[in-house]
Amino acid sequence: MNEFVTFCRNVFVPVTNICRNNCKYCTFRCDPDDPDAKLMKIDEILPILENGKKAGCTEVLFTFGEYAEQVPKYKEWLEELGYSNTVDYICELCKIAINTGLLPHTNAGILNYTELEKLKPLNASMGLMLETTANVAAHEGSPGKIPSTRIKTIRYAGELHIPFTTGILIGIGETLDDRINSLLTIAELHEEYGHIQEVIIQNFTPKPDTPMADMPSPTEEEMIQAVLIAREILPDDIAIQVAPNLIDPYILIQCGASDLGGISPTTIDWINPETEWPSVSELKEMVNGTELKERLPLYPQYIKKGWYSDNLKELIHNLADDDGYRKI
Ligand SMILES: O=c1nc2n(C[C@H](O)[C@H](O)[C@H](O)CO)c3cc(O)ccc3cc-2c(=O)[nH]1
Ligand SMILES: C[C@H]1O[C@@H](n2cnc3c(N)ncnc32)[C@H](O)[C@@H]1O
Ligand code: MET
Ligand code: SF4
Repeated sequence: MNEFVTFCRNVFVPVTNICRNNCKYCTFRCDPDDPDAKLMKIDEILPILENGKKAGCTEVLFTFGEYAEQVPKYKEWLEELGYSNTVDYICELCKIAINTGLLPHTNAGILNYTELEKLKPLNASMGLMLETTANVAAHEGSPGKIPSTRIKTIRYAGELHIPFTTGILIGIGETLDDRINSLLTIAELHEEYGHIQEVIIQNFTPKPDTPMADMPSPTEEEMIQAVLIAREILPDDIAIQVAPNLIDPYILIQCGASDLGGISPTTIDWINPETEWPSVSELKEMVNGTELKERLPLYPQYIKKGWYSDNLKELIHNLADDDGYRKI
């Protein structure tokens, strides 16, 4: 078991919920005609960043629908803001976040090499869930969830030396063999590029009004098994993350989970809005005796290796202690 467990204080900015995919477990995505459909403007985002900074956050998580540009109405909204593609808009948001004193972590869905290259100097770390290497019914109608395309994005991130978060979603129709295969794939990518800082073992949670509303969540036994297998397969320098708003982390920590991900004092989990994040004091109770340590969105080993751009140098220096954790 680990000496301590880490977490990161963040704000979650769901830039747009328009998405070209249609994952059958997702309630984040909206049709463009839905009254809740949105593309957030800078004047809406700035106060979220400033509140987060005041509340002691170090990270802004930009998560949004994949290649929304492929949805015609969205293209119009984006052009009204003066941008021809989402990545350019996200780059601008990252610059604003850095000026506010937050380190960006972008999870955009799949991206090509050029897009990752643009985002790299403005992000402390980036992420893309592999989800699974299996072809599951949950991903029918989601071209971006074809395993080979996701692996390609994770590979490009490795070539570009981007500290990277990935993970698997448990309970979306994949078998135990598929879980093992997915973890082996991540381990291989890390062996080649050394860029995987953490792997999220995320339990699928059924949401009302989705095609998977009546599918069961994985059992606690399955989650324990998944974390144990992940710890066995993944090299020691990769942290295993579980989400404390989706599952009680206590036993999973005994099994090798060592990170509780981003938790936010000021924003909700837009992907799992039904469950609130615990506060830091609640987290302390949850880990029951294990030391809790606050980290930045990029892990200490990547600060030591200098895997960040000059744009982030001063901010990382101000936020990190000598060991690469959050300065207190
Ligand atoms: O609040 C959430 N944060 C999610 N995060 C954010 C994560 O908790 C932190 O941003 C990272 O640990 C970096 O600090 C993700 C990041 C990724 O790169 C990929 C997937 C996720 C998924 C979630 C999620 O479901 N909810
Ligand atoms: C950001 C990540 O959130 C995860 N995600 C999306 N919908 C759900 C759900 N119903 N339950 C758990 N995780 C989900 C996917 O793995 C996505 O990649
Ligand atoms: N749409 C992206 C993906 O599924 C980002 C997370 S889900 C909002 O990979
Ligand atoms: S999980 Fe991500 S890719 Fe899938 S529909 Fe939701 S927003 Fe789109």
